[in-house]
Amino acid sequence: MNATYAPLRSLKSRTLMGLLLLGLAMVLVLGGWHLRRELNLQAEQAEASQQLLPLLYAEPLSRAMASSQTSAAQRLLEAMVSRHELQSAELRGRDGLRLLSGPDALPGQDSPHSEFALRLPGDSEEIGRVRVIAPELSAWGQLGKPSMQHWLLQLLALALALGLGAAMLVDRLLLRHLRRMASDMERFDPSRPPSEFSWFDDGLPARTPAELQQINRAMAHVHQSVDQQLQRKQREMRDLSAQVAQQARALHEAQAALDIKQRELAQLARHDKLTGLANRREFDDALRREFKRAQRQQSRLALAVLDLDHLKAYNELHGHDAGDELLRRFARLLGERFKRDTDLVARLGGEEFGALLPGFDADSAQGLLESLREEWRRLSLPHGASPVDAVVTVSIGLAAYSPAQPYLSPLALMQAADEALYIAKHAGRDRLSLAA
Ligand SMILES: Nc1nc2c(ncn2[C@@H]2O[C@H](COP(=O)(O)OP(=O)(O)OP(=O)(O)O)[C@@H](O)[C@H]2O)c(=O)[nH]1
Repeated sequence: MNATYAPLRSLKSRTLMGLLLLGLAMVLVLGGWHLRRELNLQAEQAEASQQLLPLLYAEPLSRAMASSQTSAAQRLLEAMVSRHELQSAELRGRDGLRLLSGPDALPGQDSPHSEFALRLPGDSEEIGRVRVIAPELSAWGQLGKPSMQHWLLQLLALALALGLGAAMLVDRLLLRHLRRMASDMERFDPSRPPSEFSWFDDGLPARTPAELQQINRAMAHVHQSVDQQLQRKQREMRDLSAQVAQQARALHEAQAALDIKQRELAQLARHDKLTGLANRREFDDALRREFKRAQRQQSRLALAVLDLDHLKAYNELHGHDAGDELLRRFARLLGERFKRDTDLVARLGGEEFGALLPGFDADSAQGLLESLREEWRRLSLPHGASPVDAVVTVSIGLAAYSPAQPYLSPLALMQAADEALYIAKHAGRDRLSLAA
């Protein structure tokens, strides 16, 4: 059982209790010693007093007996008992007289007593004998005396005062520092600086006991090394966080660059670099999609293939860069003329372009494309090798899907437009040919 009586858990209460018990033990020892001394003293006094009795009383008692003054002898006997604090006294005369002072029944012959003989002066004959019983000397009787009680109370008070004084001294010199250190250890927090605790350099008063100062130094050492480790870890954490933030920024930038590249790639994958129009791949996908829709919805879909005339000769005459610019210029015109959400114009390759016009039948598409062709020619872009007014022209092949003329596949529609273009080229260029 480790349970300790609650009020005695603290060092302070234990010290106080220890000092109190020590005081009580001191009272008992000193009291016992004093009692014994008193008893010895009284025994000596009683003995001395009894030795005086024959000298003081033998003669007066003998005279009183000789003159048969019994009452005077009785008074003398009582005076002797009371003055010398005897327990009792008995006078026995040779003639059978018996006087008694004190309790009626005297203790037997074996009890501690003293006797002296009564003789008349000048006569050796004994006329009687006095037996004296001394007062019983007991420790209990001594304790009952007010002087003894007073002395004991004083001793007790002194012991208590000394105990309390010693407890306060111990508390001031030792326990106070221990309490302070204990409270600091209880709220010890390595993230707080050592200066907030008693083990900081100036934390303890100079008069603190050396052993406590040693514990203090040990705690300060522990705290400082924990503090240093903590600060090192915090620095490492900060560095790590900065590195992570830097990496995150770099990652973010790389991700943004990647997104741009991906968008560029997607653009490149589906658009022509020179003109910015959709490329062949995008055009083919749109053609498949729109062809299925036209089939499903029984709607119309016009497809035109547009091919600049004599570009090879233009390049040779005006330079490849000028040829590029011509292609870009024609792409812009296409974009401007076909700008419905559903229209799609694309560069199919080289000098060949495509226009996908959902909802258009052959006639309406033909009208639009004819006006485009004429506008292109009216731009009068010089072409030194062109047989048509020495300006740049374009040939167009047109095919249109409709419920009345249902092509079987997107490929078939495309081939029809290509064939129509072929016919336009061979018919002299700068014209539109409609697939049969
Ligand atoms: N400048 C330039 N020329 C290109 C480009 N792509 C193709 N060409 C040229 O276009 C010319 C096409 O030549 P051909 O197929 O003979 O056609 P054409 O000379 O236009 O004659 P027709 O189409 O029969 O009227 C070639 O000389 C190609 O080099 C391009 O991106 N830029």
